[in-house]
Amino acid sequence: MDFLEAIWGLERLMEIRVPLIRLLGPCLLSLAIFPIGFLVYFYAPYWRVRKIPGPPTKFLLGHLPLMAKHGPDVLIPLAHKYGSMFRFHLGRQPIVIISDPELCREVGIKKFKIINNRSIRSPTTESPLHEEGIFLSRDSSWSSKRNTVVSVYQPSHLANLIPIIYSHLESLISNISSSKEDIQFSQLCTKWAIDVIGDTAFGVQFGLSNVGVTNTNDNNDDKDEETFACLSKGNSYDKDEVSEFLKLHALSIDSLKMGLGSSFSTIIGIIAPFLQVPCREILRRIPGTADYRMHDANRKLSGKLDEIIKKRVIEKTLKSKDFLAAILNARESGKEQIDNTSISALAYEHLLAGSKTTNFTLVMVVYLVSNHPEVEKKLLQEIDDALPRDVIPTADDLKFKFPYLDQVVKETMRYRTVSPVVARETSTQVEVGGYILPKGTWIWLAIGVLAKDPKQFPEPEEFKPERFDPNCDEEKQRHPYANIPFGIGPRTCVAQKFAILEIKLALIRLYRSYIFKHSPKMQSPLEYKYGLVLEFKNGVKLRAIKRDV
Ligand code: HEM
Repeated sequence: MDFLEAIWGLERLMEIRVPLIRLLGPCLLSLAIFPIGFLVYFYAPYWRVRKIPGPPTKFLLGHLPLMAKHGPDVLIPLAHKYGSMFRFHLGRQPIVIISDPELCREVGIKKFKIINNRSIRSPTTESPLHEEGIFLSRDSSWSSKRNTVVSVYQPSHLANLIPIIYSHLESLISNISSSKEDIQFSQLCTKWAIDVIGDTAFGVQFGLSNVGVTNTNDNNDDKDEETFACLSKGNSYDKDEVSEFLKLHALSIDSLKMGLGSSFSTIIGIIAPFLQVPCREILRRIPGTADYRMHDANRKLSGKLDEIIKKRVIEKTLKSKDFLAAILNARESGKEQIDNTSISALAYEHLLAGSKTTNFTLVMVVYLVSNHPEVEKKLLQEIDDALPRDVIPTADDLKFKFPYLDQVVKETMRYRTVSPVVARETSTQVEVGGYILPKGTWIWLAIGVLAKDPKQFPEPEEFKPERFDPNCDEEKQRHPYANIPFGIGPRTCVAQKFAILEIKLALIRLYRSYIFKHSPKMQSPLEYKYGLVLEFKNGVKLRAIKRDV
């Protein structure tokens, strides 16, 4: 009996085990196939550009930790070691870094037809507010949008904006004059730059500069939230609305950042791009996640911009000189066919692309000049001699009467390039610098590395505006594309004339009344952080000294 039972038990066991063993095989096989499949998927982009030299990478992350630790400055030593064309990895994505002016010309101009798009894939895919702007648009959509807005940046239109910009400068000056102590100069200039964009892009008075000055009793960070929080302390124009709008803007900027500090779906997307969209689709429904906050902010921001546009159309305030009026007029006259979503995106792009860049450059000029007395002396002389102090410079004055100011601004933009890389993507297979780059290769023109090349700029760590004097040998011998802070070719910054006009006007107005010294409370040396562009980590604190003229 025992024996029979044992046989019977064994049979039962085999009945269960045989299907189990049959199942186990495929399971083990798929367990082995999955990592192999993932590795093939992960390394496929690398394999296509493997011949290009580059530093060793960290598994999954590539060079992200290096970028997170040193920012884009890390590209300078890497270019020294690996040459003017090398490979850099953001997670799975290899990027070909180029830091030679002739190769930049090849990519940005000569081969533009096949390297015409920007490579930055917005982590906010499906956010038309970002995708429909010029910056991220591609192919024919890009060219039609660029053609639409380019007229707005013509000198005749820009000349109309001078009185608007100058009026905001008066608010900046009165803020400085009401300050009793050293000032958070970078924070004041942020408010000014946003006010200018509010007025010139949307025809909206944000009124940030009317809020009052922040003294530097503490070591406050120069954060957007603080700038925007000041709004609730009182300004005349719909303060809650403006405050809400700008807070949403700060969140929206966060959604564009691509690094280890980004949202979870963005980080996943860096390692396995195909998982990014499904991951974001899930996370944006879960309150408390970064994806939820960003999606919500972009949705609300789009709603607010739509409201502004509808209001402008109803009020018929299209005689104004701002960007929105110009675009709406072009549409009304039938010259342009452009929908409200694109108009919102194009107007919003001013805030996105135009406030931090201009602000950083302006603050950097003042910071550097205040530490170089011989430059300051020459600059003040030019500003005092060019025009009577109460005369607002015209566009022609700005173009012709301030040559040394031009050199100071150029040298500042070289010394600290606010946007140190310019991104491109190949639309088809192409040869660059002796390497075959397949379709879809990401290329970054490292304009911040170019700007520190001692062959083009002897003693690159010295601040010497005279190197841009058109009559000096250094300027004459330099490669024409060695200093390209606004990018290169047909995709160069669409608003560079506007930005230069703003910066020069601001410097003239500031130096007519003040000179500046570094505050003893300011962090020294300055530290920077890199999000979409370069920013000051802890702000710039200065002492404003009224000029006795
Ligand atoms: C100092 C200030 C500024 C700097 C240094 C700067 C720099 C740049 C750079 C390097 C690019 C990429 C160019 C390329 O890919 O070749 C760019 C593109 C762009 N910038 Fe600026 N920018 C500044 C101010 C502004 C302002 C004030 C606006 C708008 C009001 C603006 C709007 C844009 C737009 C729309 C693009 C995309 C152009 C395209 O793809 O066709 N920028 N900028």
